[in-house]
Amino acid sequence: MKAGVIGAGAWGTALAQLLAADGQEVRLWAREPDVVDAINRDHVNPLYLPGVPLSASIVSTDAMADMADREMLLVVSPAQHLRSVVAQAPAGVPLVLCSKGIEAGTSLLMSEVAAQAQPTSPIAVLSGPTFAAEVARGLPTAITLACADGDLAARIAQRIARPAFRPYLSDDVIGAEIGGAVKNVLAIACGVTEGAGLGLNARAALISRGFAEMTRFGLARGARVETLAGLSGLGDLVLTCSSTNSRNFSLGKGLGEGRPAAELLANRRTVAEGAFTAPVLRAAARAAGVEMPVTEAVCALLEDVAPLAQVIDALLARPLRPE
Ligand SMILES: NC(=O)C1=CN([C@@H]2O[C@H](COP(=O)(O)OP(=O)(O)OC[C@H]3O[C@@H](n4cnc5c(N)ncnc54)[C@H](O)[C@@H]3O)[C@@H](O)[C@H]2O)C=CC1
Ligand SMILES: O=C(CO)COP(=O)(O)O
Repeated sequence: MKAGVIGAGAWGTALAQLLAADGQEVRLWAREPDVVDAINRDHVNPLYLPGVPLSASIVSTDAMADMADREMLLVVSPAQHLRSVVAQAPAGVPLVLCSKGIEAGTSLLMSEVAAQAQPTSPIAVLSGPTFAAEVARGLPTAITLACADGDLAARIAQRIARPAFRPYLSDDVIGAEIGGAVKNVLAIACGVTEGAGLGLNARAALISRGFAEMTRFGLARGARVETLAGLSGLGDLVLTCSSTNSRNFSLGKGLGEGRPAAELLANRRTVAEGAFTAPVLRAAARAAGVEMPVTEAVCALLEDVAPLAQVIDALLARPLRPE
């Protein structure tokens, strides 16, 4: 399948590098002319994936018309911009959605947004524990590829699989998306434990209780529990809650150190999706009658409505309950 990648941030660039590993041409759409030039001239993306020499088979463009002959398009924009970039994409081409989030204003998952923006395009979701820099370096990685159409999933899997990049197939598109969206919010909470020096017990508690939240929300939206317990859910939760290589964890660490959210979020070039997903997730959970106390706590910190100590105390003081 002739492949195109829409979005040349860290993850889009790493995925283009992966797809180009067998020498096939990969088209990479970037918004920034500087990024297009650097990739085509020097085979690097210093803005978003510095230090990684890129394959000469990657051809970058800022013209969406150059994607017209592609047989599959990986969409790797920030979640809040997915609707606008998908609307510009050629119609009818299979879309592999790689963004992690929930759309503000509509509470729609990315597959639902893409279905509205390009109603004739088949949709798959690629999501899992995948730090871009590690994938770009060829380090071993496994990921969930979810698609309702098993034949299409198999063809996409053949195209993206590499000796060190292993897709696992699923037909639970919603489940794969919910894991990726919710884990970003929980990673902020785990970062807070690091920044505030709350210890590793607290982080493990947040991962476990956060996973319970993810599961409750996912089941309410029709996800399957085994998807949530797989690579795109628990797998990505564990990765993103473990290190400052995660932008979401780092944001939480800053909050835990007492820095205001507005300062941490101002003038960011790279995206910390959890900051956008958290309020949308809270609203969707409340509307569905699903309790998500960790998500509520993250929102309180992002909105700066209560001091850190009070937010932590409130979480710990919740009524005792069965696990
Ligand atoms: N970086 C990673 O390791 C991974 C990222 N993802 C997901 O991939 C998505 C993209 O993230 P990254 O590649 O890390 O981005 P990034 O943080 O490296 O770069 C920001 C991206 O946002 C784009 N952008 C900024 N304003 C825009 C606008 N108005 N319209 C369209 N695009 C705009 C920039 O062109 C750039 O491509 C996110 O949803 C993220 O959660 C998923 C897996 C791994
Ligand atoms: O989604 C990711 C890894 O799977 C990247 O996480 P961050 O966006 O928090 O850096």
